[in-house]
Amino acid sequence: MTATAGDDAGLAGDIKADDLLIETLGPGRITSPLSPLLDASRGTTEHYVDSGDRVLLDDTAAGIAARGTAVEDLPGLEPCGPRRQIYFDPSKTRAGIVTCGGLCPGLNDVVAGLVRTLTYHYGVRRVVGFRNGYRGFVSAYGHDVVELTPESVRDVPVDGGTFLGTSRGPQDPEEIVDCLEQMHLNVLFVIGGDGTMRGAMDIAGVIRERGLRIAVVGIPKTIDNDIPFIDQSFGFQTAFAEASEAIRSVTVEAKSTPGGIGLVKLMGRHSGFIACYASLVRSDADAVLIPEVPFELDGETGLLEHLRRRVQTRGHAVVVVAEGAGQDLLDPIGRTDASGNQKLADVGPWLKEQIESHFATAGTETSVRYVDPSYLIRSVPANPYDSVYTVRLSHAAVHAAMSGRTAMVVGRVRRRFVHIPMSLAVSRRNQVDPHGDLWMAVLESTGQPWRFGEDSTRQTGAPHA
Ligand SMILES: Nc1ncnc2c1ncn2[C@@H]1O[C@H](COP(=O)(O)OP(=O)(O)O)[C@@H](O)[C@H]1O
Ligand SMILES: O=P(O)(O)OC[C@H]1O[C@](O)(COP(=O)(O)O)[C@@H](O)[C@@H]1O
Ligand SMILES: [Mg+2]
Repeated sequence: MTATAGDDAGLAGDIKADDLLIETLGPGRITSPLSPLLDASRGTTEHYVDSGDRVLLDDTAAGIAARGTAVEDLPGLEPCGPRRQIYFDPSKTRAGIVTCGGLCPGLNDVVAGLVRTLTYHYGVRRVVGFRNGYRGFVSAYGHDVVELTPESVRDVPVDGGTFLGTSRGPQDPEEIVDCLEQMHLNVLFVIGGDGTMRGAMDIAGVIRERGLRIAVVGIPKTIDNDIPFIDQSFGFQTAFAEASEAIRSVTVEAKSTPGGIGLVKLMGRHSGFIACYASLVRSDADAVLIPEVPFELDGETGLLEHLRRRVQTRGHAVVVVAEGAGQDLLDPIGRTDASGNQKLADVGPWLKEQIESHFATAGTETSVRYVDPSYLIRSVPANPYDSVYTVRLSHAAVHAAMSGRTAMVVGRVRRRFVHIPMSLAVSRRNQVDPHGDLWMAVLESTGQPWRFGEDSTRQTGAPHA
């Protein structure tokens, strides 16, 4: 099932108001140290949503009308932000932070933002970082922790990656909670993707079973932008900007070579957002291939003839392929990584070979310039936009945790910062909607058919030159 927000917002008809309820450890019972800053007249504006208000899930008149319910029954997301009354006594609160899964620009900014808010705004005295993902909690890896202070994190955002380290692979949630108990931690911040959030739900489940008072709050991370509901994941903008550089360079190469074809493979296992966005930056691409839209190589409407026509009329062509595209055409690898993610067959070199052999058979000169920027796009520091975004997400996460909310993630939905239950955040994957505006924008930019190999009735108006 695809997502209901982001670029290709569909209607969230299957989601009910109860699905959006946020779990709490208990009512706010302590006056927040931030309360002097919270003006009594603070109410919902275009920049802020009052804690008593809700951000509606449905964002079209038709969506709201289809519910057929009173306004108070419409599904709404709880807004982020500081609460006057909080659950944890800051002077007795100890917090932990962990980063898991693949790298993403902005991880260090999130950690630094969490540490600063906890320390400066709430006066929390102990914040620790767990090293190398969920491994940092387990005895086999020696309970690998590092003390975090505003001073120790001051310069980390200038670097890419995560200074805490990260890992893939399962760790026992019982052992993780044992560690939280032994260290007397009250709050755990988990920064990671869908897998990490599933792990965090397991941790929150053990905490619930044991009747402990430990909040688990997630900050979703993924360069693939595959987390549902939120507008865009942090680091995505930085990553696709970096990816667009690879497209620019193969375009220059292709233009400078007789029969030049530039081919770029970009990350994106199941979601082609990076490929789509990076291709739209300069509109250099003649074809964009994403996991969500199958394609055929052969025939008049196939990819290879499209490229040959472009080379013949324009002198060169550029193809951008997401790593998860065309998997149905390749021999499956049949293996998974340590976290259980399916390993993909390498579409890049395969496509290069297919193009070369098709052009050779057709007697058309070509020279394919293939680039796989791979880790280059996700290991860079966050750009200024993503830095600001990550810092604001980290602030929202601290407010949520200090108020006793748990098993939830923070995110931005149509510019509003909101709380989303973890269970909902992992219930589906954000994907490019082949019938949505983003894919339409790609088609308009490249002039490619709706789907290579599809009969012409499904194609956009323009003949594909
Ligand atoms: N279904 C799951 N249940 C519990 N833990 C999981 C699950 N999937 C992944 N994890 C754990 O979460 C961490 C990160 O997951 P991974 O899939 O590698 O990255 P991401 O969080 O970016 O998707 C790993 O330690 C992994 O073992
Ligand atoms: O880091 P690895 O194991 O090489 O995996 C690469 C994968 O990580 C990603 O960059 C992000 O994946 P996650 O967000 O799920 O960690 C994918 O785009 C890519 O397929
Ligand atoms: Mg993942």
